[in-house]
This record gives sequence, structure tokens and C-alpha cells, in this order.
Amino acid sequence: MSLSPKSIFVNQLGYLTGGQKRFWIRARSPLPFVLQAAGGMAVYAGITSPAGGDYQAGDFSALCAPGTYQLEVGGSRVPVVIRRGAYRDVLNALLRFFDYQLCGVALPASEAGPWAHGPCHTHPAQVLGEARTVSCNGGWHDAGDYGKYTVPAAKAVADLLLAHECFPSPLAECRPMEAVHPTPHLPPALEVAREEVVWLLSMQDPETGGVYHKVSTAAFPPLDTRPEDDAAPLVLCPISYAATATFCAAMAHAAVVYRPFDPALASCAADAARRAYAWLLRGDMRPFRNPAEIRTGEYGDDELRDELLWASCAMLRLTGDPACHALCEPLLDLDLPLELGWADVALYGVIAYLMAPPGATRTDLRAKLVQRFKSLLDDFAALAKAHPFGLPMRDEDFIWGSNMVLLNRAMSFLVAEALGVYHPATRAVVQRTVDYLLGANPLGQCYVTGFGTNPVCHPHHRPSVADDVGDPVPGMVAGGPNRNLQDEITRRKLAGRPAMEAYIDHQDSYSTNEVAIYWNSPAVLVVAGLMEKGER
Ligand SMILES: OC[C@H]1CNC[C@@H](O)[C@@H]1O[C@@H]1O[C@H](CO)[C@@H](O[C@@H]2O[C@H](CO)[C@@H](O)[C@H](O)[C@H]2O)[C@H](O)[C@H]1O
Ligand SMILES: [Ca+2]
Ligand SMILES: [Zn+2]
Repeated sequence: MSLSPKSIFVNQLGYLTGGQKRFWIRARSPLPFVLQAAGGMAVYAGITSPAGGDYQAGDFSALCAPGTYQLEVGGSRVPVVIRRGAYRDVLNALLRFFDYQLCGVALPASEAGPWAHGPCHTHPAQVLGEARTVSCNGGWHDAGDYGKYTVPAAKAVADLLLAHECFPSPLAECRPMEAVHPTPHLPPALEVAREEVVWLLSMQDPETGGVYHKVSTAAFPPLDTRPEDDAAPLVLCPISYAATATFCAAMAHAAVVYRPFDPALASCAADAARRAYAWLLRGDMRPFRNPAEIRTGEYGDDELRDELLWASCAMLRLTGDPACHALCEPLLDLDLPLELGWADVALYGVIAYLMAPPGATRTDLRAKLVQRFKSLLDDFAALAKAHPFGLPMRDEDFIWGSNMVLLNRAMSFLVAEALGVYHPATRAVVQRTVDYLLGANPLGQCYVTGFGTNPVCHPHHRPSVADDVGDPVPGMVAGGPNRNLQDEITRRKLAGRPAMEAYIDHQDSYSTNEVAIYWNSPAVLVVAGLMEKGER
């Protein structure tokens, strides 16, 4: 049977010498395969085995010698690389993406290369419905738009702080855009995240401790608007429960992590967290809805007990205060979905509880949470076992931001292991996730801009569309397949496609091809974690 090279799916950045190495083909029956070293000598041979659906998988983990090989299967050949540090460059780019998203600062060509731009959105924002203005520039643009939203920012910050806490050494090799960060420079993930922490602090109302939901223009500007040309008035949208709770959690987390590196910032964050927590205990759990005159992203969320759970556990970790524990207990008893999303955040709460000083927590409750964490991973492992590409995903999980759903699940395994909760499936799930993200998927698509033999070239990302640079900003994770076809171009072009193929590399496909800070943030942790487990 002859195969087109387009039916052979590999991790397009390569494989770590000591790691698990697998490729996939679209074929119904097993096929022999050979790996040839430069010069054509066959150095490894095997036969594929059924992976589920129309897919076969070939495993060549036993081949560890670094090199560039030709994989020959079904009469076609594709290059395969095995090398130490195969993911070092992409990790660096995934982290530098946050610097490219910086708002209010000029990105010099010395750091940003051709994607340099002037300062943007430096004007103050008007508090909706009031004459008052607030200066809340800085921080990161959320995604392909220029809005800055507290709730997803909190996830992105938490992920980068957890990445630093769990895997500091792979991240130590990254190089943020130092020229745009103040001195003293911090470990890379903390250096990058500090900008968002400082911006978040500006989103808290000094009077009440409540936190504004977002700052944006009233509507999304046209796609070909450069950052520095987006001059429409900025509006600060009302304080919300979700913003205040996720802010509280992220600030409490930052207060712990930055203490040894930037004690002044840590103490500001601790104080802000306390005031936000006090607001929560007074505030009513009202979901945020966009005001009538505002048409940018809403980040609405009707279930807010998980945000209170996350805030309470993060405050417990920061303060050890038994009053926080009293609030954590009933919330931890609820059957809230253990996720790391922007709306479902309960697993951040469980992680914070398990990272709290043992003396501040109950041993039996810790044991119960470890058990719940383990069974969550068991469920993910069962999904991965049944999935042709070994992913902890069902078809219904391929939604808007499906790459984040997948990365969050891989992140769950890695953070669990960092907390001493081991699972036999961790290494395989994490490797398969990175293989999928970097090209081993039914579209042969590498979902990170600037990387792979088939990278994302046309992301829904205003700076990349508006500039006169051919290639998009590098290191951005695209949202990925979304079987719900939620934009006009996917409805027109992708009707009936299988879930994993409901993606199009087109700038107008905001529901499959946008980028977002909270899609890159789990990718930073997962790739760093894989490097930690393999060898760099
Ligand atoms: O596209 C990324 C963001 C760009 N900035 C504006 C934001 O509003 C936008 O966020 C996305 O906004 C989408 C539309 O509100 C969100 O999509 C929703 O995501 C839900 C799952 O989180 C799905 O169940 C639901 O069908 C889908 O509409 C998605 O999560 C969320 O990441
Ligand atoms: Ca929620
Ligand atoms: Zn800006």
C-alpha cells in the first residue's frame, strides 16, 4: 500500500534522545517502516500497529542516537529528528510570546525583530458610566484582540508561576525581552509574568477592593489595526465577582512566589489579595454580563463557587489563616469540575490547598483531594488509551480553544507529579500532547507559529495581520480544532469534518485560529515539564 507523505504524522520539531518516540499514519492495516540515517543506512526497523480509527502508530523509542533520519513507510519518506534540547527553542518562543503581547510599551527591534512596534493604548480608561478615568496601561493584550481581561489574565499568571515553581531549570534557559523589563531581572517566567501582575494591581478599585472585569475599547477594532493605531477610547468595565476572585487567587499566589525575588511586589500583591478577599466575603456572586454598549469579549461565567474556592485556597496558602480554611472546606466538598480553564478553575484551588503549609491544612482532607486528583488522572488516562493519538480527549472536547483543553489536561498530570501525586500515564500523555501540538495530528499541522514544517501562518492576531511582515509573531499557540464551527469561514469550509480536523489556518477563523495568553501559558508549563522529564 502506498502512502502520501501527507498521511504520515510526526512531531515536526523532533524527539528527545531519551524520550518516547512515536509517529502515526492514516492506514487501515499495519505497515513496515524503516528509519535511515544520513547516507541511507537503515538503523531501525519496525511495523506499525493499529491505533484506532483509520490510524496506525509506529514506535521507535528504542532509537536514541541523536540525528536527522528519514522515516520510510508506505513508499514515502519524511524527515525525523532526534536530538537533545529538541524543544528548547519552542519553549523560549512560547514564553517570549507574552512579551510580544505587552501593551503600553515600545517593543524595540533589538528584542522583537521585525515585529517591533511603538507603545499602544497609553491613554487612561474611562470608568463605564462615570467621568472618572483610571490609568491601567501595561500588561498583555489578551489574544488576537487588544482587550485586557482580568479573568483569563489570572489563569495565564497562575500557569507561569506554577511553571516556575515546578520546572525552573528548563525555563532558566529561556531569554525574555530583557530590554523591556525593569531590573533586577528575575528568573524568566517570573520576569515575564511580573508585567501582568503589575497591570492586574492597577485593575483593583482602591476604595472597595473590588476588581474591574476588563479594559478595552467598546468594540473590537478591524483585524488590520496595528496596536499603536488603536486609538479609540478605552472603557473600564464594572467590578465583577469573577474578576475579584480570580485576581485574589492570582495575587495571593504571586505574593508567595515573588517573595524571595521581589519582596516589594510580593507585599503589594499580598495586600491586594487581602482587600479583594474582603470584597468577596461582602460581594454577591453575580455573573458578569457585557454592558449593552460594550461588544468586546465577555468571559461570562454562571458558576462562581469555583472562583471563591480558588481564592480561598490561595489565601490559605498565603496566610495559613484558619478562617480561610473554614471557607475552603465546604467548597472543596462540592463536586465542582476539576479543571484549569478560565471559567472552571476548581483544580487551581485543589493545587493551592495541596501547596499550602501542611500545618494550615487537614491531613484527611489532603488525602481526600489527592484521591480525587488521582481519579481525575485515571479518567484522562482512560481517554488517552482509547484515543488514536493517545490524547486525553473525546470528540466533544474539540471546542473553541481545544488546544488549551488538551494542554490543561497534560498540565494536570505534570503538576500532580510535582506535588508527589504520581500516575503511570503521565509521561506518555505529556509526550503525546506535545507531539500533537507540534504536528502529529490528522492535519499534519504544527499549532505553534514559526515552528515545524507546517506552521500556523495566518493566525487571527491583529498585530500579525496589520504589520507588513510576512510571518506572524512567533511562538503563538493557535486555538485548534473546534467542532462547533463558530465562525463564518469554518461553517463554510469545514462542515462535516471530523472533530480533530475542524481547524483552518485562516486569519478570519477566530474560533479555531486565534491565539491567547491563556493558551500559551499551559503550553509553557507542559513543554518545560517534558524537558524536565526527558533531557534537555
Ligand atoms: O478567542 C480567544 C479570546 C479572544 N479575546 C476575546 C475573548 O472573548 C476570546 O475568548 C474566547 O471567547 C469565546 C466566545 O465567548 C469562548 O468560546 C466559548 O467557549 C466555551 C468553552 O470554554 C464553549 O462551550 C462555547 O461554545 C464557546 O462559545 C472561548 O472559551 C474564549 O476563549
Ligand atoms: Ca467558574
Ligand atoms: Zn496595547
